[in-house]
Amino acid sequence: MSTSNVILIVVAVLVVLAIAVVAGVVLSRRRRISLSQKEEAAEAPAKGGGYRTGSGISLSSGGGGGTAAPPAHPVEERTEVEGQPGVGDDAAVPRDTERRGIVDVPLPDGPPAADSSTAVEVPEQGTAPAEPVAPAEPPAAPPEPAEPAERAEPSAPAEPAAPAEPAEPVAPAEPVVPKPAEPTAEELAEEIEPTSGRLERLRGRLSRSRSTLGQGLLGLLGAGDLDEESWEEIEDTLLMADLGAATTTEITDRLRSELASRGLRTSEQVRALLREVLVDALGPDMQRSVQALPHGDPADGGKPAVVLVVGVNGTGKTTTTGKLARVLVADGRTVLLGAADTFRAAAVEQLATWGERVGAEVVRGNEGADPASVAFEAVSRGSDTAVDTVLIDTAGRLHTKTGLMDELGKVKRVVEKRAQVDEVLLVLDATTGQNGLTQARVFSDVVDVTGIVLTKLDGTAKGGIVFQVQRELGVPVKLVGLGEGPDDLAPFEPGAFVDALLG
Ligand SMILES: Nc1nc2c(ncn2[C@@H]2O[C@H](COP(=O)(O)OP(=O)(O)OP(=O)(O)O)[C@@H](O)[C@H]2O)c(=O)[nH]1
Repeated sequence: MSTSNVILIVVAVLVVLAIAVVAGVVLSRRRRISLSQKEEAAEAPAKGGGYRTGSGISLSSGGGGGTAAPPAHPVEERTEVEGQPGVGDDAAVPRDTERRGIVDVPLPDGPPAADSSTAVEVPEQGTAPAEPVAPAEPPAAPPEPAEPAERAEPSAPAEPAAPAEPAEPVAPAEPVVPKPAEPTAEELAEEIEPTSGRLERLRGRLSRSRSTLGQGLLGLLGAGDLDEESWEEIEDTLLMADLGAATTTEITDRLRSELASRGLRTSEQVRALLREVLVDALGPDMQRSVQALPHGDPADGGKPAVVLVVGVNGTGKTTTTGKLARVLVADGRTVLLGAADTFRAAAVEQLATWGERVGAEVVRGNEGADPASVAFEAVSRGSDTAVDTVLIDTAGRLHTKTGLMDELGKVKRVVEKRAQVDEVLLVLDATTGQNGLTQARVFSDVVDVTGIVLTKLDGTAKGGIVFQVQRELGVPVKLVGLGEGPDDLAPFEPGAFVDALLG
């Protein structure tokens, strides 16, 4: 073989390798869907994010402001890039990645601001109550090797070769702090599960619904010739899973006619038909993007997005608010939490803890304070400090109590004096079945619900409530709670959901 032939072969091999590498990179990028506004803007012009199956939790700007796409945040450059795991993998953002510091909050000098009627709560770090100060800001460590470094038993690499660690030198501001509190930096660096592929990752949590609904239907449909009795059983299975009479009839009618007309034989074909029918019944084209992105750049005159979280007692409002804050922070957004649940002191503390964990400021009022004024204060504060999103957690209230429902209406109206409410998320407990539907109707009347969060789907065999709620209200289920863990909140994706049900 001549030298030129050898050279040609080598060149050809190199070209093939280069193509393979490029294709690999492109494919790995496709497996991961980012939450960035940029992508949404590219794929779904105008307003309303481009929700699509297989994506992470989709975020978008609310209706009113419409057009303005928030500026690209540096976070986009730091995470979910090459080498990161993709959908379904047990992935996590590396601890050492750069992230936005805590929001700019005033530090209390003395006793906690629990007495004023609407005090601004500063996220204190971990357990150390006394020094709310520096811990939060990792930047609090000035570039100088100076004091903090010597004392920092916990994190700061005691080595004198100091210049290496001070990651993001920031305003030295409080020289007072003798030593940075220990757990803080760690806490702030808390890892947040990637938002993409969560439904796939958490699909095992739907096992109860899968065995009753998914496996039940597959078993019946796959049994061969279906007589009237079999169809009744199919209907019963759907009803037991809380799909409701109307959806049940619609689904069985369609299955009957399609089975007859398509002449399906194999179990795979039947399964594919069932998938198609169930997905169609879930309104795959509904807009499920959570409108939690700001209108323009808040740092440049834009307005924060405002999200109101409502529902009856114990459905998971506070937990969902906290989980959503994490999703936003993971997306590089700054968040302020408004604790408008002034009934239950524990709820405020619970929210404050969520705030600490993501470095979000919490605005709270005294127990018994007017929730509307706390919500108003939160939105004002959020605008003043130019956060991207204000999440307001409201008190649980029975939909049957007129006075409490009026109060909720007032909360929304008062907030609207200060800012547009972009999203009203109704949190429903999936285990409560039909009652959830009644709640949804009443809440929708009072505050014009724009999206539903169905929680505790992990503990029920009645996952079919999703179908019914959407059908009855015409409001999309946007998020589902699949556990008590901080990242057990997933976007609702009809295809992935049905796949999880069918096992
Ligand atoms: N299994 C499971 N538990 C959940 C989920 N979401 C919330 N919870 C739990 O439900 C309980 C109530 O949650 P909260 O967030 O306090 O509910 P809330 O609606 O704020 O309660 P009130 O303020 O009293 O109305 C807590 O124990 C949560 O951990 C979920 O998706 N799955």
